[in-house]
Amino acid sequence: MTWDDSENARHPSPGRPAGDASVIDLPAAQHAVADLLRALGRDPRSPHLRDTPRRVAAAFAQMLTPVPFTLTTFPNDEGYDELVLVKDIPFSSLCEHHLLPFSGTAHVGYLPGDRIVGLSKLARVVHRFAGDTQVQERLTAQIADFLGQSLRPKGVGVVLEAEHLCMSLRGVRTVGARTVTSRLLGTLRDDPRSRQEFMALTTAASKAPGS
Ligand SMILES: Nc1nc2c(ncn2[C@@H]2O[C@H](COP(=O)(O)OP(=O)(O)OP(=O)(O)O)[C@@H](O)[C@H]2O)c(=O)[nH]1
Ligand SMILES: [Zn+2]
Repeated sequence: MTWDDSENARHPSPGRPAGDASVIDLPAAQHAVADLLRALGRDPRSPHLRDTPRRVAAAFAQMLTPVPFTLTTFPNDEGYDELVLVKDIPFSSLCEHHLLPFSGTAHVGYLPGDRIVGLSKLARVVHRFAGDTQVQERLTAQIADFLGQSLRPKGVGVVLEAEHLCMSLRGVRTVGARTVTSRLLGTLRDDPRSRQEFMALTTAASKAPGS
């Protein structure tokens, strides 16, 4: 990984997760799904289920293989020193306990230092770390810590709000319960006014464009 102080610096995305395509053995995953179906009393050779092991293996491979990207940054020539916040980034990840999805929205913000980051990259960072087996707390921390280390901003704030299918479809069956996690770094954690502003903006109801 190289740092580039040129006009539009581009930083490689963080290392590959365990679920990267280069370590995913699709035929083995397919066989395992067929075994699982058999163990669940289903016949994977039946016409209805014949293609299911292939589809399920491909679906998990896709969910565990995030799209690589470059974290493009620009010099903060205007000395912009207020909050930059991308709200309502939809994401899905896989609960590492049940391999069921948890989905919701992420709010990612930072207080710029010497550089500003391409806005789409904030969503890409969310998707990068969501493409793994996860718990919501680790996902939240990884997003914030990566931005803190890569951008060296004055502060970082990440809030995730998600519904876990392992809590709604099975087990405790609490449909609609949403889990909120956050990680604040630097000024957004330590300065009460900045912290309050960030939390107020992330919890404010979103307004549809033009409404
Ligand atoms: N902290 C945390 N817990 C999670 C997350 N996703 C799932 N869990 C929880 O992981 C726990 C696993 O508990 P276990 O008792 O081992 O599993 P279980 O018998 O299937 O538990 P129940 O879901 O209560 O039926 C459950 O309480 C899940 O709700 C997450 O992102 N963060
Ligand atoms: Zn779970």
